[in-house]
Amino acid sequence: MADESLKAEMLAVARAARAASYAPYSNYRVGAALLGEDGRIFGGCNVENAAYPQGVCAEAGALSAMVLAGVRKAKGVLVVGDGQHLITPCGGCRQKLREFAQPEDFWVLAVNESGQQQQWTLEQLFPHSFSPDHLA
Ligand SMILES: O=c1ccn([C@H]2C[C@H](O)[C@@H](CO)O2)c(=O)[nH]1
Ligand SMILES: [Zn+2]
Repeated sequence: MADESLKAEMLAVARAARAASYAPYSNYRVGAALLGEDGRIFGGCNVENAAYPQGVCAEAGALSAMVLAGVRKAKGVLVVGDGQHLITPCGGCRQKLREFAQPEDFWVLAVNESGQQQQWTLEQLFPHSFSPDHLA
């Protein structure tokens, strides 16, 4: 797990990302901060759409930013939802994260408005996953 100063930095990135969220339909803002294997932090926010299913989750935006930067492995993600909720990545995002993660090592940290936290590994949230290994 990340040390406290890295966690604080990631929390700031995730909160800033959430502030940029475009969520006029659900009014549910989400911010994510993804830690690349090189130590860089990539932010993402949810971006909704009038054609509802075309909306994109915060985690997916952070993954796109990481891949665009040329990084192909991630170590963990910090997610901030609205208010007091401690939220975890949706099912689709768990699969998307799995592509660039080692599930036993990859951590998912949920933080709420009050700073309360809960942490899991991706393996705990998404066991027995389908992965690139199956196609090798
Ligand atoms: O982990 C999550 C859960 C939900 N959302 C977004 C999708 C939608 O825009 C809004 C409500 O579901 O929150 C995320 O970005 N990440
Ligand atoms: Zn999602």
